[in-house]
Amino acid sequence: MLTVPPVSLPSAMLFVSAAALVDREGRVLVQQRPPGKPMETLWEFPGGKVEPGETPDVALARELAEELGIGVDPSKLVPATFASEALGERHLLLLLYTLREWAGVPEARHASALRWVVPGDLRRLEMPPADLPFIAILEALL
Ligand SMILES: Nc1nc2c([nH]c(=O)n2[C@H]2C[C@H](O)[C@@H](COP(=O)(O)OP(=O)(O)OP(=O)(O)O)O2)c(=O)[nH]1
Repeated sequence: MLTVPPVSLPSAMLFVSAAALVDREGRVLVQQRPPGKPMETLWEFPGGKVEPGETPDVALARELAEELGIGVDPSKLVPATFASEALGERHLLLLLYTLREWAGVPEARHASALRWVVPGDLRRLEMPPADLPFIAILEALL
């Protein structure tokens, strides 16, 4: 008989969508999480939690407007990959999109800093554990 190993179930799921904005030179935008937030100072892709009643792409367009001050058409967000992993008591489902078209110039409205980097150079930055597999995927994709 097939036995399934026991798993400890999370208390809640955390749905987050994030975007790798890609510029004409193939660089991606990362932002530094500000002091006082969990995972402070780590470099992440702009984005945030999907709120009740939102689809992941609509939530991401809202987050990009709030965090970077740019206008995004949700239909221009292209699904790239995802991460699924434990985050304390909860379980994080992190959806990563790529985005090549937006209106305006990104500015750090919530983050400590912004940086444009080629995907290979993301390895030099400290990123949340869930993001680490994204680096090789972006290198292959862009
Ligand atoms: N935006 C973003 N969040 C990430 C990444 N990698 C990663 O593990 N996360 C985690 C960190 C947080 O636990 C969660 C995002 O939550 P958050 O608190 O930053 O989102 P939010 O913008 O909705 O923030 P807030 O309104 O609660 O302040 O996802 C990433 O690349 N980008």
